[in-house]
Amino acid sequence: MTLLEINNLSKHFRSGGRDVTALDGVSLTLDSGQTLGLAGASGSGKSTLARIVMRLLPPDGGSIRFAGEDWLALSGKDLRRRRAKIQMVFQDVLGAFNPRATVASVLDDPLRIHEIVPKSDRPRKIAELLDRVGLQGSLADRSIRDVSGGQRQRIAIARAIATDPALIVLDEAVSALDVSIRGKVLELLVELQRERDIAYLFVSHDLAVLRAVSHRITVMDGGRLVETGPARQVIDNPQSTAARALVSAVPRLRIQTPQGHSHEP
Ligand SMILES: Nc1ncnc2c1ncn2[C@@H]1O[C@H](COP(=O)(O)OP(=O)(O)OP(=O)(O)O)[C@@H](O)[C@H]1O
Repeated sequence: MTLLEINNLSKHFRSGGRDVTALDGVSLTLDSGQTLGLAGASGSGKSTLARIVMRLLPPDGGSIRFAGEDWLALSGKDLRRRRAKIQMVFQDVLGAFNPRATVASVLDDPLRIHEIVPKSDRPRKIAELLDRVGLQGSLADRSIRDVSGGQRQRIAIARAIATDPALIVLDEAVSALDVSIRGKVLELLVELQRERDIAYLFVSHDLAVLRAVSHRITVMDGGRLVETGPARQVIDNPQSTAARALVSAVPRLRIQTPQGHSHEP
């Protein structure tokens, strides 16, 4: 089932007296339970697209349908209620959280705001979420500043799944992690997707990361989508200059065998 349908999205910024085209006629679709990897060099427009999907930024033109509704037309209470269904995980999780927060309060926020479970049930739900992302319940009282980068990213994932979303937008969500920890977090994301039928819009400049999780990959260049296809096809046989440059930036990409957690479309 088509979950997300983006049509002809455009966005310009005025910056230092110049007009920057961040998005130029971007159209894409994403089905429930599938991962679309969004690749592209720095400045190609990936984060702008992610932020517009999250309704953190308005587009200049174009439309977005999410779960059959006109996503850009929603406002007020309707938007607040539907927001639970699209969550985001950033690279800089500390920047997104109040640095004085505890792990428990970070997870409590979405449960409270979206009234997921009654107050008395929230500690149990927090323990369950921590357990699901492979963390000890004893972490709940720790400050979010005092956990490791990998743990913090798992907490961000726990927070994202707390509202039972249909879509999670991941913007360079594993880019800051060491390679071994990154692999484990990608495995967790794939497991959660299979278990809960969550769709991922997975933004990364790193095709090795996208290969491990994506069913399809789309490549951006200068605000346009220049190539879209099954992950393996885009990596093994890139057609556009931008896709070829990304593939050659990861020298062993095409001869490595897929990881255990890799899932083919
Ligand atoms: N708030 C803003 N004001 C002015 N220009 C902006 C703004 N946000 C983005 N841009 C410009 O829009 C273009 C696309 O930026 P965007 O951050 O979406 O790219 P990106 O592919 O996510 O890059 P990166 O991988 O470096 O994050 C760039 O030229 C950027 O400088």
